[in-house]
Amino acid sequence: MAKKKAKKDSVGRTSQPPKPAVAPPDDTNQPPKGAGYLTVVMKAVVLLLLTYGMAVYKVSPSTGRNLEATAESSEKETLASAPPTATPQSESCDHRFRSLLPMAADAKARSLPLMLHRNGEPEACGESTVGEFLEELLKNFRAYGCKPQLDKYRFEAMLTATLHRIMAKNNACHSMETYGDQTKGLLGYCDSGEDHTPILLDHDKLVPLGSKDGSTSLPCHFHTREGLRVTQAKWFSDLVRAASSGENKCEGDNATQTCTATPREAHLYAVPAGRVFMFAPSHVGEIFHLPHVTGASSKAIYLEVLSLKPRVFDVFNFFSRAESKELVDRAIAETSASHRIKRSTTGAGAASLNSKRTSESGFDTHGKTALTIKRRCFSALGFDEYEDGFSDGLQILRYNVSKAYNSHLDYIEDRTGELKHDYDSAGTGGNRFATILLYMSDLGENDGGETVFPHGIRSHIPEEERITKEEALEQLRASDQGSVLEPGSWEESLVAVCRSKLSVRPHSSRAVLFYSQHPNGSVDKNSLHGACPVLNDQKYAANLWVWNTPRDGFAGSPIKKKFRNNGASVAAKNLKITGVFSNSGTDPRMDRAELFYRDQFWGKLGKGDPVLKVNTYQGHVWNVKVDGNIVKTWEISEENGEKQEMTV
Ligand SMILES: O=C(O)CCC(=O)C(=O)O
Ligand SMILES: [Fe+2]
Repeated sequence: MAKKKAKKDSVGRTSQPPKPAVAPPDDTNQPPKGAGYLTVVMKAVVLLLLTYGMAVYKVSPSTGRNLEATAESSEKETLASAPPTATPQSESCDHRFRSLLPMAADAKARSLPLMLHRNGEPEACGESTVGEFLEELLKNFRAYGCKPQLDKYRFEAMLTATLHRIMAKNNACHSMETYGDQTKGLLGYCDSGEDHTPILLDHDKLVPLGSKDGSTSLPCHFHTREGLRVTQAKWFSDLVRAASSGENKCEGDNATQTCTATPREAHLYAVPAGRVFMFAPSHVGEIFHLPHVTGASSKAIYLEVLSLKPRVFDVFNFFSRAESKELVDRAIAETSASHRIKRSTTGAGAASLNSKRTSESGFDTHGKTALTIKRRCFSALGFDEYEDGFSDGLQILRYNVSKAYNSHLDYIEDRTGELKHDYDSAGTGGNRFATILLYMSDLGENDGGETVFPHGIRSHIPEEERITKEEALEQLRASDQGSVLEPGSWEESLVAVCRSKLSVRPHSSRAVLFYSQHPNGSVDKNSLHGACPVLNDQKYAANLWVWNTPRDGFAGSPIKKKFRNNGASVAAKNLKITGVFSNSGTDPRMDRAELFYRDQFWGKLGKGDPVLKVNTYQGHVWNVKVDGNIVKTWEISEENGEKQEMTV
C-alpha cells in the first residue's frame, strides 16, 4: 500500500475551565447517593431475569459480583453460556432475523472473515466468519424472544454473548491485563472487574451476561474501525456490506490520493464496559475516513496517523473557515471576566500563572459554533451520544509573537492524593483521555507555533534528514528566525525540540487528535506536548479536552472511596432539571444582570439578552449579579419539577 507523505508539521496540563451548570465541586452537593457498582449490577441482572423469565439469582455476599442460582431454578443457563434452541415460533423468528440482517441469506457475505479486536489494537485477537457469527446470533435472538426491536444495550449484550461463544473455541480475545480473568474468554475482557470498571452514566442500563458457574459479566460495546458504535443490526449489515463489496480505501488528499481495495474482511473492535473507544492505528500515514461524522462542508472528514507512540492524528476537513472565524470573533468580543481572552493559567482547582505558559486563553462554553464543534468531536471520538460532562469547555488560545506553552501533559495528576475527584483512570476514575486541538490560523514553515510531541519521531522526514536538538539550536542561532527570543531561554530551547521532534504546523480548519491515555485507561506519559513559540505572525487555536468519565463537578463524576458517604455511588444520578433563566426587561435594576453558577460566570442575563437554558441538579445554587453584587439567588429543588423557569 502506498504510504502517503505525512504533513511537515508538529502539541498540556492546564487551567481548569469554569465550572459547569451541573454538580458542584463539593461532596455535600454531589448527586444523591445510593446506586453503587454492586447495586447497579444487581438491578440490571434483576431486570434481565425478570424480562426473560430466566433463573432467579442472588448476589454472593463475598464479592457482590458472583451470582449463583437458587433452588427455584433448574435452568441455570443464561445468554452467554448456552442459549436455548428453537422456540415454537422459530420460522417467523428466522424470518424476522433475516429482515434485520439480510446478509444472513447471502452465501458470499457469510463466507467473509469476521475479525475481532480489543480496543485500540490493530491486530485482531480472534477470527471467525460472518456466517458462524450469524448462526450464533440467531440462537441468541431466539433466546431473547425474537424481539423485532432491540435496544442498544440488549443488542450489545447479544453481540458480546455471540462473540464470546465463537471466540471461546480458541480461547481468543481474553483479557491481557494482569488483573483480568483469562479463563473467562471475551467476557473476562469485557468486564474488567469492580476495580477497573468506571461507572458511566448509563451503567444501570447494561445487560449483564450470566454463565454456567453462576457468575455474571458486563458486556462490551463494539465499534467499527472508524469508531462508529454498532448499536443496531443495521450498522452491522452496513459493515458487512462494505467489506463484501471491497470498497476502496483511499489514503491522502486530492492530488496525492492513492486508493487500494479494502481487504474483504469485517472488523469489530470490542471496548470493555465503562471504557471509551480509541482508534487502533497500525502505521504512520494510515487513513481513517469518518463518514458518520458530519462536518461543516461536503468535504469528508478523515484522520491520518502521524505517530503511534504517542498516538497522534492529523484531522482533515474537521471544521470550516467560517466556523473558525466565528470562534475567533466571538472570543475577541467576549467581555466577561471568566470567559474573555486573558493570560493563560495552569493547574486544577486554584489556577495560577505559569511562566512557561505565556499564551492567552478564554473559554467558549455556550456559543452555537463551539457546541456544534464539541458534538462533532464526540462523534469523531466514537461516542454515540454527546454528554456535556465528558469535556471541558472549548478553550480558545491566542499566541502572539514569542508566546508559547512548554511541554506538559493534559491529564491531571493528583499529587497530594487529597482531591475528592478520582483521577485514577486506570481504575474506576476519570481523567482527560483525548485532546482535539483545532487550528484557526495558517502558519508558514518558519513561523513557529507548531504543536510539538517531544517523545514523537519525525517519521515524515527521511531518517538521514532528521536533525538533533543541538543541531536545530545551532541552525536557529545561525538564522534570524529566533531573534524574537532571548538566547538561552526555555522558549529558544523549545524551538530546537520543535525542529528535531514530531511537530504539527497549524493549518486553519485542520485539527490534531492525540490520546493522553492507553486503551485500558492508564495514562500515557508519551503524550507530553507543548506549543512552540510563535516566531512570526499570530496563532489562534482551540482545544477540547475529552474525559473518560464525567469530569469533576458533573453528575456521575467518580469520587474517591474515602470521600464517599456510606458507600455512595460513583455514578449516582439525580434528576436532570432544565433551568430556564430570562430577563423580562421590566426591572431596570436588572438591565446589566449576569447569571453565575455559584461564583462561576455562566452568561449574560441583562435586558434583551437571550434566554439561558442549563442542565442543573438538586441543590445547585444560581446567583444573579449586577455589577458584581448578588441580587438574587435560586437553589434548585427537585420538588419544583423537571423544568424550572426563573425570571428577573
Ligand atoms: O497550542 C498548542 O499547540 C497546544 C496547546 C495545548 O497543549 C494546551 O492548551 O493544552
Ligand atoms: Fe496541552
